[in-house]
Amino acid sequence: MNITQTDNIALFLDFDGTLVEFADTPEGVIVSPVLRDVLAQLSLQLNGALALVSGRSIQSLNALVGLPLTMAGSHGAEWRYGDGVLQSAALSNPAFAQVRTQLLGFADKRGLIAEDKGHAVALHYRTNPDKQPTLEAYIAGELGLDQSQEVRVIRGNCVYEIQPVGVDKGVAIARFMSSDPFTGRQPVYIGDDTTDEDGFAWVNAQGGVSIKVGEGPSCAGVRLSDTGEVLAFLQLQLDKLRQLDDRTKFGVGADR
Ligand SMILES: O=P(O)(O)OC[C@H]1O[C@H](O[C@H]2O[C@H](CO)[C@@H](O)[C@H](O)[C@H]2O)[C@H](O)[C@@H](O)[C@@H]1O
Repeated sequence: MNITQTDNIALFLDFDGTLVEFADTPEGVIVSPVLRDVLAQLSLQLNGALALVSGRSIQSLNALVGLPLTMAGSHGAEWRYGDGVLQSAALSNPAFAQVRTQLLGFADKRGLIAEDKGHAVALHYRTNPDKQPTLEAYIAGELGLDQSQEVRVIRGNCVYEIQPVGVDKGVAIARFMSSDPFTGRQPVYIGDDTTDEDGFAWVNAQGGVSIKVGEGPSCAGVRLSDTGEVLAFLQLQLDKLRQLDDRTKFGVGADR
């Protein structure tokens, strides 16, 4: 792994399937106290250069994580720094507004779990996989959204997500990297899903480290097998940062 200097990384972390195991419903995931503690400590050790980059809304992430972390939500359409104010991309898009209403109506009729995130709508089929072909037929066939210039379709893990064009996780990471405390650091991004590929591509182009969790095609340079390995990786980085900190404090030559 090509981390050049542990105390000079900017750490970007996807959430579902990377930090937490999948659950039947969006609210059902478990954030363990150990994970929460590692995230809080890593953010401190990196002087705040840690951000969650998720398809979830910031509101949902915040409720689950309960830490004043920097985060991007809805695949980069909204973001906040630490416990600062929520900001969002100006995505005035009448086509999305219309599609959003159609999708929510469709989900309601078919008994599908729908998440209305403002800047994106997610239709879930984890608990009823037999509905996936119907969803595909509606989104790709009837609504023809793959051809749309105004909205994009993301086929994620047991979920279809539709959002206005113009944002993705690469854009979200680039935005963070353009200001303190991220600027000048080496970006490291860990993710597991199709939408994380935009983040990997951006990080690769900047000489950063891209880490894919699980199997499947990816442009990431490194693999971790599951959320357990991700936690172990994060704990290792935290241990290294603490050692470097001690060496600095006690004047011993640092081995980075
Ligand atoms: O970018 P991420 O942080 O990975 O978020 C992607 C989507 O994650 C959530 O859905 C996924 O996790 C659910 C809980 O485990 C699961 O039930 C669902 O099947 C998965 O697709 C979240 O609900 C979405 O809003 C995120 O976009």
